[in-house]
Amino acid sequence: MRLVMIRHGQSEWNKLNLFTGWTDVDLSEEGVAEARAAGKLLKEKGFAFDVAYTSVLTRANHTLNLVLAEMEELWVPVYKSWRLNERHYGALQGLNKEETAEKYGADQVHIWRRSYDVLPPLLEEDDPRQSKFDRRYQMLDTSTLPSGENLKVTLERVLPYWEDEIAPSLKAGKEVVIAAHGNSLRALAKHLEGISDDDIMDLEIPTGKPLVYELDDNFKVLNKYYL
Ligand SMILES: O=C(O)[C@@H](CO)OP(=O)(O)O
Repeated sequence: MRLVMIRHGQSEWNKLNLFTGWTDVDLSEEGVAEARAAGKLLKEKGFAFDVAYTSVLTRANHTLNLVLAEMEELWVPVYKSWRLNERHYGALQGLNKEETAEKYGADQVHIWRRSYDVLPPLLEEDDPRQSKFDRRYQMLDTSTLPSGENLKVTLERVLPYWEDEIAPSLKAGKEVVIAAHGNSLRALAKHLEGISDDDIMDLEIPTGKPLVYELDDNFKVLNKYYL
């Protein structure tokens, strides 16, 4: 079974070094170019997708569209879920990462960014940035939407989507692409590769680079490489 993961290309807020999370920013010009280059490379290397999965955030949706357009595969069925969203960065969303490190210390910011189970400061209930005010989440039970997530919580909400939707597609022999985010993909990589809570701190997934997993029938990773 072959699975391709792709982190969206550089976003406007990656460029500005801002905590992004569920904030719906689009790709930067460089991000658009990265996504196109990824699609071109996938096509050159003979990849051909049967089904695609992405989040409900524009930067990942846009990346997937650009990849599929380059591959001349815009017809491929695309399924979107909030479960593949970036981890919710709570009240840190919109703050500059460097300025936050100056204010709270680099160690604290590193813990917020990379620890497995420390939550970021949460959004207040009535904060206008709460997802319950966003139309795209209205079909969900809005009381269960996060106000801030660590990687552990992110993995717990990614996993049911993996088990119920993505893994069965792979089992059915489909070639699958997932266009998502730094931390939702780190969560999935942790699960697939059995990475420990400590070691996951060091895993960085670059923007716009297709990451290929070859899996056996029991989802054991046989091979992993970047294109
Ligand atoms: O800001 C974010 O949402 C993420 C991804 O860009 O940042 P981090 O590198 O801290 O996981």
